[in-house]
Amino acid sequence: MSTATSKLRIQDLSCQYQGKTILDGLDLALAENEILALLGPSGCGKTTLLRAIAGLLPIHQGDIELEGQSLSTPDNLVPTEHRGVGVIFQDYALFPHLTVAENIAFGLKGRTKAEVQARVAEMIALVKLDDLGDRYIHQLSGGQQQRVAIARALAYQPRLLLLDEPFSNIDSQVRGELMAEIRQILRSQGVSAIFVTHSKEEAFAFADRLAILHEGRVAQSGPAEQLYYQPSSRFVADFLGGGNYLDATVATAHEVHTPLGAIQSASPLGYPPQHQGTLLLRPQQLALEPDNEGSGVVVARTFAGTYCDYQVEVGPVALAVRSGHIGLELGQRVAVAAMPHALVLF
Ligand SMILES: Nc1ncnc2c1ncn2[C@@H]1O[C@H](COP(=O)(O)OP(=O)(O)OP(=O)(O)O)[C@@H](O)[C@H]1O
Repeated sequence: MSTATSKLRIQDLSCQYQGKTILDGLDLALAENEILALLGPSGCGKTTLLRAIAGLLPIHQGDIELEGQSLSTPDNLVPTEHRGVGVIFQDYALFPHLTVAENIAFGLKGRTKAEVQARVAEMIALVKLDDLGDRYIHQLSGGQQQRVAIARALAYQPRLLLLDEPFSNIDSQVRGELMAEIRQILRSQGVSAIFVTHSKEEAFAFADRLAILHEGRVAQSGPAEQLYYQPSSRFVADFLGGGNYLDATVATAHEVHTPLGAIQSASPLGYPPQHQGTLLLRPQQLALEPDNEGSGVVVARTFAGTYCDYQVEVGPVALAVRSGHIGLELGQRVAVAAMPHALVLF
């Protein structure tokens, strides 16, 4: 992403807790109106990064800039309340002794009473809590509390919204709907946002772009499809989903030799002939056909409605295959082929 269009720009950021380096030379940019998901294993530093952006944590190295203004350097820390950054934590941090309307009004300092009332009413309508303005927080469901947290954060028009696992306390029955609605609200308000999640499904559904954190840096960032189908490392590939890894030798710019035979790539492999690597094949990138002469045997199957997850053995190689052929039985001989796509080789 060009720095000229960046809303937020983080360069070479390092952060420590008690001398232990958590973020280590991290670079990240966020575009105007973009929603970015931060993903990574537990303890990799996702919350630490949000805290650094919010100004809740000093930085040891690098620079955090919002709309061209430097917010954090090792020598200068703009106070949290002067950053124009809204933060929604996992527990929403709402005030239980205040009503919905009072919670939303809380951050609206320096305005007339009429202005505050108008803004609160606007926010209550935006998050569809129309008749609940006078309720106390403990009288609301988790999803409703989440709406109040969003309304409170958006009320003072932050330049950037940070959300730390915003959906983890929401019942899975309503989570998808609430995510779609909040995404729509952020879009309609033109808000740029970064949210932390453990769930790749949430990241896929809610974000425009994902950034995967590993060892204190961004291992890879990009749209979900790009990271899923063109991961730049085995770490990213594994983190985003299951895959088969086959020994492969490059034959030509578009062909590798594997235990499944020769496989063609839809785009150049980028390695010279004879290069030896590991080929990633996602379970849905393999096709099965019943074939009594086929090289594979179905050894396990899990029915999932519109598809089946199979374990298939081809000689010594065990493969996970997701197939729309739901009727294949245990012991069935099958032909196994890679579907045409741009191969990923590590
Ligand atoms: N206040 C603190 N003092 C010392 N170490 C801390 C502190 N907060 C976090 N850490 C450590 O920093 C590392 C990163 O923590 P952080 O909370 O940023 O990870 P995370 O990716 O958000 O994890 P999770 O997914 O489990 O929430 C962890 O090893 C954690 O133990």
